[in-house]
Amino acid sequence: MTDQAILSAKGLTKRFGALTVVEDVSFDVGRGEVLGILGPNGAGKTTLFNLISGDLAANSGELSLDGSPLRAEPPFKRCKRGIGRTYQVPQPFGAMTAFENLLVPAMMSARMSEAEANDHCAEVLRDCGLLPYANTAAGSLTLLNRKRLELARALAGRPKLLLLDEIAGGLTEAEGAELVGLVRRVRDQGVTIIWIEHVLHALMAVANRVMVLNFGVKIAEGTPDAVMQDAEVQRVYMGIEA
Ligand SMILES: Nc1ncnc2c1ncn2[C@@H]1O[C@H](COP(=O)(O)OP(=O)(O)OP(=O)(O)O)[C@@H](O)[C@H]1O
Repeated sequence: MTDQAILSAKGLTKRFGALTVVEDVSFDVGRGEVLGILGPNGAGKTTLFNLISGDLAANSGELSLDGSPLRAEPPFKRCKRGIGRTYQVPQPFGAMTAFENLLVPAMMSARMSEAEANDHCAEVLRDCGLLPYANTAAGSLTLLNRKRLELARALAGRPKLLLLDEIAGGLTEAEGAELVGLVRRVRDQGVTIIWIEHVLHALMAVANRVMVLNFGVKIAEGTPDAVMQDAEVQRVYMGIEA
């Protein structure tokens, strides 16, 4: 795994004052994998994403992408190196149209020409079911469409590593199934994905490996089936006592 790892984390630790929210977490993500991340509320999952994207600095530990260190690089450089992410609370440029929202990462992060970016962004909007809203201001989209736009913005930057933070919450069954199909298509294009998700059936339909955090500590890692059968995971995440 380590030889082929696109992302490697060793001993990552993040503290807020006296509270340690990510504690000595190490893991590798293989190229082309979909790694699911599970854990109760407050387990440190989003904080872990913030450390990978550079939104937060780790107190200690190492991170590397394609074998070269990430820790000293600011978020925009990590984008340029191929890390894309969504945020739990969608953060579009509200006054810009959906299409313009995609042009920003396509041209700034993926450094596409205007012509290339136009084609690419139209394709991403179509894939994400947003083509009818291409010229709608992002701020006036419904919550569901803002969630779709969040994913579309991450894809517009043509990431090689995509961090998805709870994109399936609040969707109907049909919308969830559509989303799973979309995530699979993205994976099939060769994008490596780390996906934090509480909607278990959506995550389990795509993830080939799962890591579980509890109070910032990694408590399990393995195939989805093995992890769901782990007694500690059942206790802390599903409230099932042996
Ligand atoms: N900027 C911050 N300052 C202080 N504490 C923070 C900050 N960000 C997160 N925390 C705390 O860190 C802990 C982990 O939060 P985090 O958002 O990473 O958890 P999570 O596993 O993503 O939870 P959820 O499933 O609810 O999204 C929580 O106790 C949270 O209150």
